[in-house]
Amino acid sequence: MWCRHKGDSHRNIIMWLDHRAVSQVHRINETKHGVLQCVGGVMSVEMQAPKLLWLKENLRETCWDKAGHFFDLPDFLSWKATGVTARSLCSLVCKWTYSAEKGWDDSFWKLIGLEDFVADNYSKIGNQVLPPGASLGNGLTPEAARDLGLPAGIAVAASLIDAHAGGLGVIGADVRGHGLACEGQPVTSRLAVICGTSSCHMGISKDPIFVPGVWGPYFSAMVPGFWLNEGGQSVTGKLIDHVVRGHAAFPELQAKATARCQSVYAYLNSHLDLIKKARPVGFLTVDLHVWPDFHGNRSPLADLTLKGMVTGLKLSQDLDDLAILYLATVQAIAFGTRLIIEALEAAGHSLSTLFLCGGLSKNPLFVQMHADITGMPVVLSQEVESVLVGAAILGACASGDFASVQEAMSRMSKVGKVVFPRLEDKRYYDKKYQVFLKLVEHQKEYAAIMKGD
Ligand SMILES: Nc1ncnc2c1ncn2[C@@H]1O[C@H](COP(=O)(O)OP(=O)(O)O)[C@@H](O)[C@H]1O
Ligand SMILES: O=C(CO)[C@H](O)[C@H](O)COP(=O)(O)O
Repeated sequence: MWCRHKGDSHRNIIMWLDHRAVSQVHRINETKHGVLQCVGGVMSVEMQAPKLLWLKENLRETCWDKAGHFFDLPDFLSWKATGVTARSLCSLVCKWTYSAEKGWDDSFWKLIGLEDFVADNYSKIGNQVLPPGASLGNGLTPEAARDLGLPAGIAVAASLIDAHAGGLGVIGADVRGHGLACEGQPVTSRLAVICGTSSCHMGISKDPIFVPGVWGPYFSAMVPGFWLNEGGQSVTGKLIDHVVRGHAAFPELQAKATARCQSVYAYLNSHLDLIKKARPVGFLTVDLHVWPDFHGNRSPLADLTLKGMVTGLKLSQDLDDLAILYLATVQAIAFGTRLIIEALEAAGHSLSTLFLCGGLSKNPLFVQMHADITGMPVVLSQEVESVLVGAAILGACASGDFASVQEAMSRMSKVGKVVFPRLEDKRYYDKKYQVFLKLVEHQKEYAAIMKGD
């Protein structure tokens, strides 16, 4: 989210993973206002309303009173490109409580103490809202064209949030000929998982589905005409990096990977293959288990107080130890996806295939573990940078190359590779999943003990 005021361009960003607005989000959730129904029942501290309230309560004179606009990053970028302050329906619906059908809810903003927005007709957070892919103003301004080295006037589309662009880039692909269950099933049987710094789990439906602890249902926020449920894990790629870089054997790993001109992940994956002996690689973690919520749980527990857990540590600090801890972390993230899928299905989604993209989808171990642990085939796109494919789909619509986002999706997304689950390992992962669920149960017990007298 961006807040900008004339003359001060410094320190005007609050990152999505910034959790400073904890007290504000608690107060917002205590209101039990109806808009919370569309964010899984509990608003996340990562959304915009608590961050805005924090700004009003903490930076009133220096920021709140002076700010001309508050933007989500995709809307900030389209404003910089075109000079148009119109917002994307995607960002306003998914992060700002706007409804595609009813617009802003005055009573919510008044109740939480941000009645200022109502008074000025939402001019600072958006009172012109466009569907993603709609053409903005007169396209690229001469100034932005100069900065980007592109022709002035080139079409600029109303945007999507990065994860939603990734979802659009993968979910509509033609899957014929790959032996997938979703061939011949509606597109609603597909779950797009955009996995980078965080992971976002995008499921779509024809009718609204309310999933406790999962954001949405949001109408037309990703694929036009469909409702979106957005599950998520706040740190995934960031967690893997944190665990690997923080280990005592990291300098040795880095030196060995550099000597082989490999990424540290490629090196760790081949090291795991060396030490696994005759058993499947995933079985190396029979006595090492991780709970991955080092930055709270976004879905489906919607509990920002949860912390990470590791059980099964030993005294050793060598490369084998690092590789196995890395494996257990990757598996824990996949178990988190399984928990989200179970919540989506319990509420009415019927899913059969995962479509993975983002930086983590470059990691074959991460992809195989998602297939094995969820029991679902994973489709990878031909174009690795699927978030950019989603952005290109929007651009192609804005420039009039396609009549609809759906047509552009089916023409521009292509299946690259399919990874099937190793069903023979299912029993092992079912047992590890039982342990996974026990970890959070125990963590809540510890918190209750410490709270007691
Ligand atoms: N070649 C790779 N192999 C394995 N993991 C990778 C690779 N490249 C990136 N990653 C992982 O992906 C994460 C970043 O994903 P990315 O989609 O680029 O980020 P963001 O979500 O911030 O856009 C990193 O934290 C890292 O864990
Ligand atoms: O909330 C999200 C999408 O709704 C994402 O977590 C957020 O956009 C950050 O994504 P990334 O992992 O690419 O940094």
